[in-house]
Amino acid sequence: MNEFSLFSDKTPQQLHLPNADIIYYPNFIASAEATQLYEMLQKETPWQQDDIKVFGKVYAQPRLTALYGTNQKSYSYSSIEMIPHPLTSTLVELKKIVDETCNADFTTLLLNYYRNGKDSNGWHADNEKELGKNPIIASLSFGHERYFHLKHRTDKSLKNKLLLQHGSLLLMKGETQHHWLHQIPKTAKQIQGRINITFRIIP
Ligand SMILES: O=C(O)CCC(=O)C(=O)O
Ligand SMILES: [Fe+2]
Repeated sequence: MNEFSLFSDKTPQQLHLPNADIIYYPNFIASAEATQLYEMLQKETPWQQDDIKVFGKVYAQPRLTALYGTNQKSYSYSSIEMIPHPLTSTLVELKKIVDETCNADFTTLLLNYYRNGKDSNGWHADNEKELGKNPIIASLSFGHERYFHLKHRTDKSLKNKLLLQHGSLLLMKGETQHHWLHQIPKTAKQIQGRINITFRIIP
């Protein structure tokens, strides 16, 4: 037992999508603990807003981020290079339960803070070279639920969406990043914030 296991339900749901290996754990962290974690992460994280370059134009990224690592390896994407902070004790505890469930030893935690419905994350795959060939990526969600869209790169008839609930864990592995893109679209609804932690391995 650990401090986040109270009343949580770690039953996995496999998504049945071709060329993908995606597992969803809807209530991975019990709601009350997840709420405490949201508040702590929101307050204690040194959030930054980087500029991204898309087709030569510079935009402020539509969300706040922070990078943590068990090693010094930086993470680069969309012309941004992020240098990791050392893990906080909260993140060490979360890494323990996520590592155990995913049978992995994650090194790099990217935190995303979507302040409201206007914040978003555009279509992409997590296929940066430093993550290796078939990267394993785990993603914890806290706060207001948001849709996670998936689309197949070549078969345009294949798409899916899934609501990422407060306290949930989403795990993507195998060939998923080769064949599928994902995004968190904006929403016109008046909603509260959401914090997401993605766990990656940069050896
Ligand atoms: O916010 C999410 O659930 C997804 C985040 C994501 O795709 C990423 O950081 O690469
Ligand atoms: Fe991603």
